[in-house]
Amino acid sequence: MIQARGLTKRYGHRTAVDHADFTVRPGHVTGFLGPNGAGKSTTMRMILGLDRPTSGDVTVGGRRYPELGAPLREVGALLDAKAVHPGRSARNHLRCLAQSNGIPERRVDEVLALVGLESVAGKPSRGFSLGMGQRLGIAAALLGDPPVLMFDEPVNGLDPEGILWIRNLMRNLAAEGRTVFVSSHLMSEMALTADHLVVIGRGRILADTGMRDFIDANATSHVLVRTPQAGHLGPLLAARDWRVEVEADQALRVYGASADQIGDVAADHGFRLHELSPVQPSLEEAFMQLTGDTVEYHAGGPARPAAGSGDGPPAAGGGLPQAPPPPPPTIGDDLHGGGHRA
Ligand SMILES: Nc1ncnc2c1ncn2[C@@H]1O[C@H](COP(=O)(O)OP(=O)(O)OP(=O)(O)O)[C@@H](O)[C@H]1O
Repeated sequence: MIQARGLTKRYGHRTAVDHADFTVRPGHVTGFLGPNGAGKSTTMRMILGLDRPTSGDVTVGGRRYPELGAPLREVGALLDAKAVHPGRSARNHLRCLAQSNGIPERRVDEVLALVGLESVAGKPSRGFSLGMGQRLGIAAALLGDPPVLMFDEPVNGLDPEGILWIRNLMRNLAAEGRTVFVSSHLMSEMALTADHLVVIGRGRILADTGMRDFIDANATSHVLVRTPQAGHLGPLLAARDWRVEVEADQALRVYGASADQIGDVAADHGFRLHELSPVQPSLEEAFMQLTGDTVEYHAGGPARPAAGSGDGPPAAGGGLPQAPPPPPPTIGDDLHGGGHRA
């Protein structure tokens, strides 16, 4: 278990982490989400004793990191996978770590097998691909068989096979009863991997809640309607106090009504429907809804994802979550006869 109470870090006038209270529990994969510069890495560094809190504290298994007798046996972390001497082999890198932490040498080969690096274990790490480097970093994190594991952006730059491997690994580690805390900007991946979330924005904890509850609380499901008579059906639905957004291709997104209700209205008035699909909100939509005001670094250009589409490809500007741009036109309640309001 990781527990932060009033955790605060200031760099000069800049408050990187601001009175953060959260708990990361065993048996779950807890996603740590936040826009760029929100304070995720600073928080993780404080958990690992690499940065000292300005005030408040954070404990691992009830003790602050400097009080842990054999840290690698208590908490394993992947923070910077490149932090390996390039001339050193994977096996020697792990041996050094094992020796300095009183971990038996046989564990080195066990973790090499676990991450699939046995065949290259004797080669210098400078020749490792990004994925191999991530696997070596994860081997180091697992070396002490710790009950608590932290991964900072573990799937960055990995191919689909590597991403799937890390996802299953994290879920298996949690299923074994370990505490797994993982930061990522990839919302679709987090939605598949994590069952609990801690969300941070400008150093403040915005949410500490279950995945489903987070999405339900911060985004709304809707129904996608396609009809060749959108210009007539849209106002009819809006007249029932349902919110109706009109997409550029004339598809209607209807909030506040079920597909059955919309289908009945359409049938009663003789409208032809080409599509009537309930759309569940995605983690990305909920995240952007909650954190939009806290995003510090924006890229230019449109960034709104198609509702319910998951992540899609990374947005311009480095794949960072963007603040939501203005919503599409809504058919107004005051325009029962039709017409759009921007
Ligand atoms: N050593 C430091 N000195 C001064 N400011 C720092 C230092 N480390 C972090 N910061 C500032 O603290 C804030 C939080 O940074 P942090 O790296 O923790 O964010 P993050 O959520 O990990 O961001 P990203 O998603 O971009 O990695 C930022 O404004 C950053 O500029």
